[in-house]
Amino acid sequence: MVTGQLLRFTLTTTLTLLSLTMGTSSLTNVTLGGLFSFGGAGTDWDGGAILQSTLMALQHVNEDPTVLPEYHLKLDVKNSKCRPGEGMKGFVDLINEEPTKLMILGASCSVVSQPVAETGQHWNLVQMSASSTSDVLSFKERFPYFFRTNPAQSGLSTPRIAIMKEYGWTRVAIIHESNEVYTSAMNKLSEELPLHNLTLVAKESFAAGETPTVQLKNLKDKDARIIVSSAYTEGYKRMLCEAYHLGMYGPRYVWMIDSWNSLDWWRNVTWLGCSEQQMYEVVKNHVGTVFLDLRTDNERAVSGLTASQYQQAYASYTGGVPFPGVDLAPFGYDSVWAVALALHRVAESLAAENSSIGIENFDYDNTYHLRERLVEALSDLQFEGITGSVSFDESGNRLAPFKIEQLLDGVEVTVGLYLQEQGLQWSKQERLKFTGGATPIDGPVRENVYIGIDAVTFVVFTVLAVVGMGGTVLFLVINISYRNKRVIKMSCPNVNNVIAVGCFMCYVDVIVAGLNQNYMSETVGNSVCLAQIWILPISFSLAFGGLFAKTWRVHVIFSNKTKRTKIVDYHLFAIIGVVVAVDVIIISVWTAIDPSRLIHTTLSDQLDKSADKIIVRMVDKCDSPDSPRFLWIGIILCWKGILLMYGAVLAWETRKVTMPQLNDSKYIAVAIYNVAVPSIIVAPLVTFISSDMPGTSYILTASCIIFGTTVTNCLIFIPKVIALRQQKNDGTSEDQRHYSVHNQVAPAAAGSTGTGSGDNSFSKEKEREMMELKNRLKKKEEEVERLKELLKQSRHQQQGPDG
Ligand SMILES: NCCCC(=O)O
Repeated sequence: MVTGQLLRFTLTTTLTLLSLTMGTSSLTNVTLGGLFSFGGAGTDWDGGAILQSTLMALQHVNEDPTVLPEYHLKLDVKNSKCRPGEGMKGFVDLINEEPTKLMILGASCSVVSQPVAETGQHWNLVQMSASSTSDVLSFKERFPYFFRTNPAQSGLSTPRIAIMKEYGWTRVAIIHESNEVYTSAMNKLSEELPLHNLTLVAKESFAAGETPTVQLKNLKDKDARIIVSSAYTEGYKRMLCEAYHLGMYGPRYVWMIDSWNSLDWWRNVTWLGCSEQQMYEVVKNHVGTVFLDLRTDNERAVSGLTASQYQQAYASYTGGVPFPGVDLAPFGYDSVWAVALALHRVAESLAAENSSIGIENFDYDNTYHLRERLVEALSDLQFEGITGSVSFDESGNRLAPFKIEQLLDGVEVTVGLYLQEQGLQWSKQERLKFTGGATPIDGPVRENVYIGIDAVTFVVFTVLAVVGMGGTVLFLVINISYRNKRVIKMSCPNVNNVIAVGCFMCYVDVIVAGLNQNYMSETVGNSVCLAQIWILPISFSLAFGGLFAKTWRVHVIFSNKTKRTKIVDYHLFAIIGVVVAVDVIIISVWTAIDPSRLIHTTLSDQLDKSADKIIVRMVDKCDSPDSPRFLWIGIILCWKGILLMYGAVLAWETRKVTMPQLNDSKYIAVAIYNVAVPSIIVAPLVTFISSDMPGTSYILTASCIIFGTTVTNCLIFIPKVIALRQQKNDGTSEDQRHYSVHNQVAPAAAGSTGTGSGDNSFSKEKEREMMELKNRLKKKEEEVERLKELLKQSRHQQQGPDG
């Protein structure tokens, strides 16, 4: 290897000197300054091939009688070693040494081109690079006299993204050397990724000369498998050797690299602690991208060569020595032609003006304004080069096709192209080759596990709900069938019907709320969400509203005992109607503003390393995402809470009342407590319970609904069923049965008045009797009080004044 480098260096130097001494006396010598990185050891990136193609181009230009016929182009070369310090030293030497340099060719690396272009403008030097890719060099305000024949670094993102899409990779990571060249391009790539639905799992950078151990560990921790990287050769060596030590190689990993490094750049890294074999384990089958360097047609370039003739000429010029950076060498060839053609234009324009000035009169003070002429000539230039059609846009970028390269069996092979119009074009059917044969995946397979209500729970509650629904229908049928029997008639059978319908709907809600929305289409799921927010509040209002209305009636009659209070079914229905109407208003506004709909929510990710899987816990739940959390449910809960509490207060106040007008008032009170207490406990609990516990939430809600509904049903209807049965069995009168069943105090006249006069006249008469008795009792009590007072006074008189 050392011999090879020596050979290359000797050949390079010889050719350079040859070119320097090739001037002929009849021609005017004009000299360009050259900053190239070559020679292997001590360079961060070796572009020896570019220097060779540049020297060959100089030879071709000088041999061409149509280009700069009066001049002989010479080149003074300095080795910038792809290092800013070396590059600036070379630049200072170039301007300090005679002769004056007309222009600068190079530098090979952006890290050198940038300071040179920024400095060189103060010497009015126009610069032309063939391998400086930094996007930053496109800023014309900062680098007004900089041109390049190669495209910009960020262009490499296009084929990379195309490859990711082709292989279905969506998780990618970036690691790059931290200089303006790579930072700028990788920042652009990270902005582009989301536009293509690609996720950047990590982005790391490292300084030149640093081994990126921590950065690579971070990529490994994030389980990045598809890694886009950019670095100079030494950076690549450090990074990939460390990747070997961290086990980041093999069939799971794809390393995407900038493949314009020297041939076999990955060998010879023992100084970094990696054997050649170890390094090969990492770099084999890498996916390299680089600009397509040779035109694909058979057109002749301005030099008269076709692409294949160029290759033959190059091989002959270099004697078959494999100089590094050969992928970019044709850009070097075109850069010389670009400069020569621009100088030719300026020389011609000066001649056309009969100017006594020639291009050889250029000086660093720009005395004859030749710099402006050169910049203009380059900006307007358009010619057919070996790399394709060459012209410079405002930012100095060229749109180029790209090559996809892989290291296969130790040799870098072009496996495909990325063409602007056609996209990816593979050389072979199998496209890319991967270590291990199989296409790597971009990370652990994501397995969505839907957290929902388990089937057993749903079946249990559905069975309970169905039984409840059956019972409710039975009660409803009995209530309607026997509505003329006193025991039913006395308890507002119409309101009982409403209660039964409400109970039935509550059971329906238990089933609807338990439906597994994870397996539903979006439309069905959204409909179920809407059904849920409508069914439960309204069914609750029907059932509880019925109980509430009955309790309210007891309370009104009880609190107005001195007055006659006439409350009929119409009043009770009005109350239920108001309760339901409030629900309808709230839910309609809710549905209109931000309807409840199916929302897919990711709860957590858990990596199962052994199975190479990420278990993603998901839940599909009904929500109104555009409203503040709990807003609508909070409004409904507040409204129901107020109703429940008011109902509970009424029930408490009327707990001892026994009224023939409402023979089931005691049961209603118990039913209200059975609904109110669990609802007040469970509703807030369920509302605030973590959304990752839909099963628990469902069990609590469904239990509460089934319990409250069943208790209500039983308390309202079972006593009536029992009374009806007993009545049938022993043949007792309806009045006697009624009072015995309900343990109520039978009115004194019940036996004598019979039932023939009808409910209303009977009730009115009993009420009148009761009032009369109470008035008499009150008068007697007042009489007793009066007598007590008289007795007290007579005792006092008997004892006399001195006691
Ligand atoms: N010279 C190789 C590409 C990177 C750069 O612009 O320096």
